Amino acid sequence: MEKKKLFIAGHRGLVGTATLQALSARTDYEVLTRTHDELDLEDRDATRAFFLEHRPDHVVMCAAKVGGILANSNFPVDFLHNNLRIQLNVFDAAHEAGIDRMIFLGSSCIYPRDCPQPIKEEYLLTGPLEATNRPYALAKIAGVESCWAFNRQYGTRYLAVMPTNMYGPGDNYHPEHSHVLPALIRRFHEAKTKGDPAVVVWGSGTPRREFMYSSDLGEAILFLLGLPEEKFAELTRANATPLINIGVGEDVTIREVAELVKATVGYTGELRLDATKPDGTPRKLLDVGRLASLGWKARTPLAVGLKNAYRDFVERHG
Ligand SMILES: NC(=O)C1=CN([C@@H]2O[C@H](COP(=O)(O)OP(=O)(O)OC[C@H]3O[C@@H](n4cnc5c(N)ncnc54)[C@H](OP(=O)(O)O)[C@@H]3O)[C@@H](O)[C@H]2O)C=CC1
Ligand SMILES: C[C@H]1O[C@H](OP(=O)(O)OP(=O)(O)OC[C@H]2O[C@@H](n3cnc4c(=O)[nH]c(N)nc43)[C@H](O)[C@@H]2O)[C@@H](O)[C@@H](O)C1=O
Repeated sequence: MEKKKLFIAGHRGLVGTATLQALSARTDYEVLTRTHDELDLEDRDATRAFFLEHRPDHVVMCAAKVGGILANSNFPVDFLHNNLRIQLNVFDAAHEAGIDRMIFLGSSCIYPRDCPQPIKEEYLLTGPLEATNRPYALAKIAGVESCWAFNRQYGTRYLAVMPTNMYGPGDNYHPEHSHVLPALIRRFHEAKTKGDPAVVVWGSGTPRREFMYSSDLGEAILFLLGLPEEKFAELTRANATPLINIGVGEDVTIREVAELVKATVGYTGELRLDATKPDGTPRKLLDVGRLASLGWKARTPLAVGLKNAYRDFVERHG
């Protein structure tokens, strides 16, 4: 069987690493990767030249400017403009190079802040966005629209997937700019190591989040990419938004997840909430019915994924 050429953009990030890992047992793909230093996807000419030279069959688009609630608030220009530039360059170059299937990674923050729960794909653009990540969400919504526009105008098969909040090996553990789980893993670990009496958790502790282990997302991406022709064509047909949620179907409060991280790390001090920090969206639980109907379901329980993530943190940074 002839191998398909698959370009994973952003292969060293959390999601790209998991996608590569899921691919490790596969022999039907020749995988193409470039680090940010080797190929800056904000560079239009370099991106075009790369696609025209290598002409991948499939693309998984994980490269993006990504960060937690505070990074999104502090760097709105970067989250909007860097992402828009990367997306414009990749979509245009992919189309010019005639790639067959593309999976574009969006995020659950594209949905309105006060959506009915769980959030169905059709709720997109039915209400105002959450202020703390509006620039990033707008860039991602533009990416969804690019998938659809190319499918309508040129008959391409570009699919936008909307994962919930992710965590796992190789995460960004920056103390302020990361997402909540890697931030708390670091903070509880450092407090345990130093013997600090208390650990601060941002916000009121009441927002709810749905957390998915990154290797599950890597598998979901490959599952979708490998769907039979008629199913992939149905998801990317011209008369419907080519959008599918990826999640686990249940959520927890930030306080609950902080308690779970505390127990996983083995920290015995106090947990303090800092209400001066933003809460962000009150709740964003995805409806994963569309993905389930195709035959895919997440399998890593939060407690198991957190143990693995903590082990990874200790190996890399402990
Ligand atoms: N993490 C999460 O909780 C969620 C993530 N997503 C989405 O999944 C995708 C991947 O996220 P995640 O893996 O967490 O992000 P990471 O920050 O872990 O990784 C992003 C990757 O993109 C690369 N990159 C960034 N800018 C450029 C550029 N200009 N040119 C080339 N490469 C670039 C980075 O390369 P380098 O490391 O070399 O800088 C890195 O490999 C994103 O689209 C994100 O929106 C969606 C929902 C939740
Ligand atoms: C994936 C998703 O990620 C971001 O949105 P978010 O879901 O709000 O993500 P977050 O992980 O940063 O916060 C979740 C909750 O957790 C609370 N929280 C407590 N303590 C810490 C803490 O120490 N760090 C962080 N970051 N949050 C903390 C925090 O106050 C908030 O209530 C956007 O990038 C968005 O665009 C996006 O797509």
